[in-house]
This record gives sequence, C-alpha cells and structure tokens, in this order.
Amino acid sequence: MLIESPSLHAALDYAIEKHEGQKRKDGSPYVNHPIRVCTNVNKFMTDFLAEAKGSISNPDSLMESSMISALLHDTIEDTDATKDDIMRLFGKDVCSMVMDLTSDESLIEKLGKGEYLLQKLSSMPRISRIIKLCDRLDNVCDMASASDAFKTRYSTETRFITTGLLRRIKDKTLSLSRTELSIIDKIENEIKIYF
Ligand SMILES: Nc1nc2c(ncn2[C@@H]2O[C@H](COP(=O)(O)OP(=O)(O)O)[C@@H](OP(=O)(O)OP(=O)(O)O)[C@H]2O)c(=O)[nH]1
Repeated sequence: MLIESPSLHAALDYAIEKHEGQKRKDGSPYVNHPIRVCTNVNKFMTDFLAEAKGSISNPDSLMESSMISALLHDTIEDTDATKDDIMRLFGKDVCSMVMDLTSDESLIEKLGKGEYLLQKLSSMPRISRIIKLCDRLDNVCDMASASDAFKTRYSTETRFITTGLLRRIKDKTLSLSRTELSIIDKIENEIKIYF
C-alpha cells in the first residue's frame, strides 16, 4: 500500500534531486544511503508497530511519515533544502522529524560529536530515534572503502553513543523499546571487529 504513496514517491524524487552529484566514500551516489535508511526504517517500524500492539492511533500514517523523513534526513544538513521547503512540501510531522535528524554544528563544536549525539538521541522523540539509529546502522555497515582512521574514529564514537544509551537505561533515565534495543545490538555487532 505504501508503495503507492504519492508523498513517498515525491520524497524519493526530492532526495534524488537534492543529493544529485554527491557521492559516498566508495563513489556511489549519496542518495543510496537515505534510500537504504528508508528501507531499514520500514523494517524496524514494522517491528515497532507490532511491539506497540495497536496503541498507535494511525500506524499507516506514522509509517509513511517516518519513511519520508528517512529519505529526507540529510537534505537540510547536506543540501540547499531549508526547513521551510520541507514544511511546505511534506508537512509539519515530517518537518519536525527531519529537524530532529539535522545536526547543530555549533553544539557539535561545543560538546564533541559523540556527546552531542548521545544527548540528542537520549532526548529525541522515539520515532526520530528509530530513524537516527537506522542512519547509524547504515553508516557502520558502509565503511568498507573508508580509511582505517575513519573506521576507528567512527566505531569508537558509535560505541561511546551505544554504551551511553545503555548506561542511561540501567540508570533508569531512559527507556527504549525492544525495537530500538535490537537496532543498537545490530550496530554493536557490526563495529565489534574494530576493537
Ligand atoms: N560510513 C560512511 N559514512 C559516510 C560515507 N559517505 C559519507 N558519509 C557520511 O559521513 C558522516 C560521518 O562522518 P564524520 O566525519 O563523522 O561526519 P562529518 O563529515 O559530518 O564530520 C555521516 O554523516 P552524518 O550525517 O554526520 O551521520 P552521523 O555521523 O551524524 O550519524 C555519513 O553519512 C560512507 O561511505 N560511509
């Protein structure tokens, strides 16, 4: 049914247009990354909706907006797209999620990227957090052609974030769904070869 969603198709076209010419580290089109994140969001949101056992009032709409936000998650950060553009074209729910997924460079400079992302992931709405974890999962799965220095730095930063999240759960300052925990588990499995 979602395959027929005009908004999802519009978001795919928009992401392709905005990321045109941008490349991943292996030279592949950058837009392949948000498309993979969108596919993973579809899979993990299916798990999350099953876990929520009917307590979500409009699951189809939530699935659609989370997949659209995954497709658009890097547009404000890495292209000339603006918050106003996303609001006008895709509405306030998507805009709010894309803003959750957009990093604040001045805060990164102040806190360091690991601490910034740990704080952000700890406080963001659950659906945005599922998308951000899917983003991290794709990035740690896509390091084959990156330098050894990048692999070490990115894995160390990722482990700082995942252990920080798990510590907060233990301290009872954060509560994560089983779906979020399973994404964290996959991320940790992926980076363990670097330690
Ligand atoms: N693993 C990987 N990453 C690539 C590749 N090409 C581009 N990237 C991007 O690089 C960023 C991570 O590299 P950093 O060096 O930490 O980020 P920075 O460029 O923003 O400083 C990620 O974006 P980000 O939005 O900053 O994500 P996040 O680190 O905030 O989660 C990721 O999407 C690639 O081939 N492999």
